[in-house]
Amino acid sequence: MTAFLKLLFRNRLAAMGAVVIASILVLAILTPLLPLPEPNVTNTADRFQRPFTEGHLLGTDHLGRDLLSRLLWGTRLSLAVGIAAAFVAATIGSAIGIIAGYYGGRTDNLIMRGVDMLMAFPYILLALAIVAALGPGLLNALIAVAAVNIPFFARNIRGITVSLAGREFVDAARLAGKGHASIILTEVLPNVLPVIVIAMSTTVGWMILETAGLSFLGLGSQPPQADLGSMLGEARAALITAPHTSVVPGIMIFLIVMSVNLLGDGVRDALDPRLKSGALSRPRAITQVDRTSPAPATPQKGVLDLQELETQFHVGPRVYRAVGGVSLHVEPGECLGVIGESGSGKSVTALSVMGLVASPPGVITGGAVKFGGEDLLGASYESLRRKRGDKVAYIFQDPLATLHPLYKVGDQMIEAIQSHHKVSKSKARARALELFEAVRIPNPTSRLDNYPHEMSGGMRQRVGIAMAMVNDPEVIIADEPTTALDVTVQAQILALLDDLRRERGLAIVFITHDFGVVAQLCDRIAVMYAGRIVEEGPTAAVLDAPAHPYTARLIACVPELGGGRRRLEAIPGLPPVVDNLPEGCAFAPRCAKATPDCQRGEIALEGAGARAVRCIHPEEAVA
Ligand SMILES: Nc1ncnc2c1ncn2[C@@H]1O[C@H](COP(=O)(O)OP(=O)(O)OP(=O)(O)O)[C@@H](O)[C@H]1O
Repeated sequence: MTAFLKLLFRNRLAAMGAVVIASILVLAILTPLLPLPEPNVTNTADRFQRPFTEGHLLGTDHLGRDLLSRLLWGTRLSLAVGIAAAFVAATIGSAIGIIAGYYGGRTDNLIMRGVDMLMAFPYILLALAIVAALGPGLLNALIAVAAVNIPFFARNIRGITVSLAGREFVDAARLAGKGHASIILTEVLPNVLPVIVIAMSTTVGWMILETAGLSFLGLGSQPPQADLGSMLGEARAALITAPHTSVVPGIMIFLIVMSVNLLGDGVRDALDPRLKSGALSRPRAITQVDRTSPAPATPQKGVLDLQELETQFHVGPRVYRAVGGVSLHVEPGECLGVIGESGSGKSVTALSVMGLVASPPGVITGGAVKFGGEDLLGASYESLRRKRGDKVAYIFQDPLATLHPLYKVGDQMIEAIQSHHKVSKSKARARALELFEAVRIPNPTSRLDNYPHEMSGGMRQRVGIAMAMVNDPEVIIADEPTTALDVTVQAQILALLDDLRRERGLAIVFITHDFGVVAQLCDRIAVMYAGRIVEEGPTAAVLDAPAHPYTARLIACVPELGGGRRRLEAIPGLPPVVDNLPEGCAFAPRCAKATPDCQRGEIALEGAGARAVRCIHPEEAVA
């Protein structure tokens, strides 16, 4: 709750809205205790007194009634009716939505067609019709306003419930023997509650306005009782001669609706922090590059050369240094393994190469990515787009997330070919078939016409590899492509990648946290920790004699088949959060060999030949 309030009050407009609406609410609650004249006592001798006349701070209306008193009593009434209508609409609408979405089928059809019928009428006509049928009066206005807003809640909540009802945790509850009512109350409702709160907070202002609208037309509160709408309605005749009688309730309606809406927006943002981090905004087609220092002028090494790459995430006032000066290169036909714990920055490094980190919140703040003699970080979008998938291709961990679920895999391959090369569809299909054979997909011709969901995980990953190979790239960046697969399929996929790089001279950057995979496939490895390379060198040399204590501890965590019973040494502590990195070596707080020197100043990546280590107390001397 405190975290929610903190987030809410960080948004200045929402905080302003909260202060204004809270003051109005306090005033409305305290109205009966305030020394105010009776709101409904007429005194025609004092009609249309201007504001600031003695005894009448805001003046009087056409019957000489005190405007301040009527305003406060009217505000009390308007707020009560608006908020009550919002609660009624939210409760009934959400219940309808949850039932329709959860049960689906005919129940859903029947309920939603009824809701559609309600929505087919303009809302104000519907409200007028309801009040006409029930008779004028504030309670009937409340019923009308709530009724016209029920479809809004029902539709919203039904959509969310439909997607929840098919989720695994709901299936699990059903299989565990829970009844429908219990599943709805304990599994579905807690998940839709934040959405209901958000929908309510953004519509309550609207409902206050609708109630005021009905009262303005004489269908809501009845004389002499005042609410803000009826005060406006009564003041209409004197709009020119005594404008203050309209302005006073008008300003109050404006303040209430404006502050409720600002607060509602703030509540929505605070309940869904993804909105603040920019995750729900449409990212740019290319990562924002905002280098704080000039790009390194070092000549390119290998086919792809990352030089001092720095990538950060700017989320509100926080800066997450996901990649803090990474230098890596890969030669043609070579496989470079990038290894490290979850969150060490491997994926962000890989995605930065082709400008694929979502901006906002991602920003590349330094370094260079050299490919074909060009710095990709300074390249135009068009030049990067031409290279993406053509010269540098990616294979991701979960092909189901990257393949379009509604298109056949063959058509997606054809699209990938045709977006880079002007070839006919039949030629592109022949190429796709050739690749399916190369990645050893059985029955390749019929498989081309499969949808992604019709294939197994291993098969889909082969499609991912074929898709990456489609334009004969020079570099493939594979981000944990075998993590989700069983060991036999994993071995086949690794063998396949190995063949492809030997046959075609492909350079592979292989991201993983699996030392077994690295040992099988990679020529060299780079170990990452907290966004930096802490050790690099030829695979066998690093695995046999790790120099950085972190690499040594990582290797000690790997169980060995046939190695007998031994204690697995987990690394104590947790990796640091990258918005608050310690000075010096980021691993020092978890390292048994750390001395006070480790937590001072910059520690360089130093070494001889292909081996290098960023440590002042290495396990093995590499120089
Ligand atoms: N949108 C974001 N906003 C803030 N921080 C982020 C965002 N995306 C990633 N990060 C941070 O960047 C760091 C690097 O993440 P990255 O995904 O590269 O790790 P990884 O080593 O690939 O981990 P994994 O093996 O789990 O994929 C992490 O600390 C992560 O919390």
